[in-house]
Amino acid sequence: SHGWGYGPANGPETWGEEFPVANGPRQSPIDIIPKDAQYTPSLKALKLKYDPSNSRGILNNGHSFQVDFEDDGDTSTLTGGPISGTYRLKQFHFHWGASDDRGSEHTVNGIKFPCELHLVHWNTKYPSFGEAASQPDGLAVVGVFLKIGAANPRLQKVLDALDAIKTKGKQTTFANFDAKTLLPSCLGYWTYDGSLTTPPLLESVTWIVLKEPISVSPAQMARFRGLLFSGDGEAPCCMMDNYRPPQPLKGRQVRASFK
Ligand SMILES: NS(=O)(=O)c1ccc(C(=O)O)c(S(=O)(=O)NCCc2ccccc2)c1
Ligand SMILES: [Zn+2]
Repeated sequence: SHGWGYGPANGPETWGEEFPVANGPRQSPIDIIPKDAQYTPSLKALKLKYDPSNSRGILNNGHSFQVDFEDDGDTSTLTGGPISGTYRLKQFHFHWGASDDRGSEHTVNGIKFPCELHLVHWNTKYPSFGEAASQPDGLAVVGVFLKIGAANPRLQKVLDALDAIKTKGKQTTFANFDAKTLLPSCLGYWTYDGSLTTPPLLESVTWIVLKEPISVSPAQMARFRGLLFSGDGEAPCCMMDNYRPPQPLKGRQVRASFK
C-alpha cells in the first residue's frame, strides 16, 4: 500500500493530500531564529524525572526507531518548563540524514544538524496517549540536537540494539535504559506551539527544543543509516533523510527560557 514516507512519491510534499492539517496554522518543525525568540523569565526550568525501569522495548516502526516506555503511572515524567501539570514519557526516537550535513527537523538560523532526538510525553489530564494526541495541550516533545563531534558513549546502548531491529516491524526488549543520560548538561530551551512532524501531523504538541546539542560521531551516525525503512523480504531501502523540513511560522511566537 502507498502509505506515507520520506521518498519522492510519498514524502512530506505529498502528506497534505491525506492529512490536510499539513497546511494548518501550527505545523512543525520550524526554523528557530534565536534573535526573534522572546526571552521569557517567567518560564520555569524543565523537570525531567525518568525511571530506567520503565523502558520496555526498541522498535523499527518503518519511519524511525523508537524506545517505548511503560506509561501506566507517573514514574517517568516531564513537569515545569512551559507546561502545566504532569506529562508522561511515552517514547523517544530520532530523525537523521543521508549525510552529516542534514537530518534534523528543527533548524537554527537555517542550520541543519545531522540528527535530532525527540522525547514524546502526554498530558495526564487526559485518560490515554491517544486521547491526549488530539488535544491542543495534549503532548509535549523535548527536542535535542545531535552535532558531529566525539563519539557519545550515552548512545552506545541504543546503537548496539539496532542490529536486532534492522527491518520494519522488528522489535526487541530494551530494559533499564535511563533516557536522562541522553540530555545535555544545560536545559535552556526554546518553546512554541506546534504539531507532530509525521502523519497524522496533529496540532497537539508543545515543543521544547533544547539549545545545547549532544555529540555524535560520524561512525555513530553511520550506524543509524544501517537501519532499513523496508521490511523483511522487501527490496532493502536505507533508513535516512527521515525528517520533515521546516514549516511556515504563521505568526507564532517562539519563547526562550534563557537570555
Ligand atoms: N516527530 S514527532 O515527535 O512528532 C513523532 C513522530 C512519530 C511518532 C510515532 O507515532 O511514531 C510520534 S508519537 O509517538 O507521538 N505518535 C503519534 C501518532 C499517533 C497519534 C495517535 C495515536 C497513536 C499514534 C511522534
Ligand atoms: Zn520526531
